[in-house]
Amino acid sequence: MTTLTLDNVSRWFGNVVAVNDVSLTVGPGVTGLLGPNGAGKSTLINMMGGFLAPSTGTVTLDGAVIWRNEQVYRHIGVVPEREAMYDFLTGYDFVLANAELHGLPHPAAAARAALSTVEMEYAAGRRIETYSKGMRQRVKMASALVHEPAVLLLDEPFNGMDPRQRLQLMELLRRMGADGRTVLFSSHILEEVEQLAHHIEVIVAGRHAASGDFREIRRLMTDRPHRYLVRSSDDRALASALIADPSTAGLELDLGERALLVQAVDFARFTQLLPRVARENGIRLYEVSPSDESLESVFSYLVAA
Ligand SMILES: Nc1ncnc2c1ncn2[C@@H]1O[C@H](COP(=O)(O)OP(=O)(O)OP(=O)(O)O)[C@@H](O)[C@H]1O
Repeated sequence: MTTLTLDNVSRWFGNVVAVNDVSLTVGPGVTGLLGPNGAGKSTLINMMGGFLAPSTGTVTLDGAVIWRNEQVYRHIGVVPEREAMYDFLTGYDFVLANAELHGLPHPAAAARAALSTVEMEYAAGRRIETYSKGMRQRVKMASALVHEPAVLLLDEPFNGMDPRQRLQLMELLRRMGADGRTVLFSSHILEEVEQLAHHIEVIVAGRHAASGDFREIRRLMTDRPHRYLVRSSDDRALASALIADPSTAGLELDLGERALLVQAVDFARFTQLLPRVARENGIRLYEVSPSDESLESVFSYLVAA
């Protein structure tokens, strides 16, 4: 079982619409679920993992409805974002408990194998309260993997990891994706998703905003209108020279800031135009800085597109 399908899925909590009419399909390999904080990623993962019922729409695995379907739960592993664990247990006991919960025929062997997959055998006998953040993350992984699920869902798995732990986890997820498992992880960091995911789904404000490989998502992000703040020796002259070109969609003189705010619709053309126009008109450029590079503004553009 490997293909997760969401059909017109919404989920609300009282008046808050956390997920708004999302339809998407996630197949084998590594998929990144990208979106700013509060976009609805955890809610989506909880619905895919069978922890939460959709308010409307259906979430299925190879056609079988996930919610309250024990048969399907056997094929899914979830690594939640929250930190809380049973700290007084050893790593081994924690993983073993999940093996027993799944009714595995050889729970002890399964727990040991899962701990070895995440390279945690060496600390398996220690209590979780003595673990670092990265070790906790790995034990959560082992627990999610103990029944060898075909689908692995991870909520912000790289949060709080150091670079070495990050690389190790990326390697492990890559391997699982290459083995033909369906691996989906959420993140609010584009670079993280780009490095690992062969496919990206973008969620913003509960809505499905974009879908594609990292090149397509990058292109969507760089093709959007860019806003720049420009300071020069003659902002007025620069403004009148720039506005004549179709790559410039809007200009605003900010007298207080003593700067020019430029909206560029053709990113590549504008970056060549600006220095040329300045040179031809004898204007000196003191500062050119993007004024809307926050991830949030990139995301809002994608939603509006
Ligand atoms: N149990 C709940 N009760 C009320 N509101 C909720 C509940 N769970 C989520 N929400 C709301 O739904 C929206 C989406 O939350 P969600 O946790 O799914 O987003 P997220 O993309 O995972 O964000 P983050 O990365 O910050 O966890 C938010 O506005 C959140 O406050």
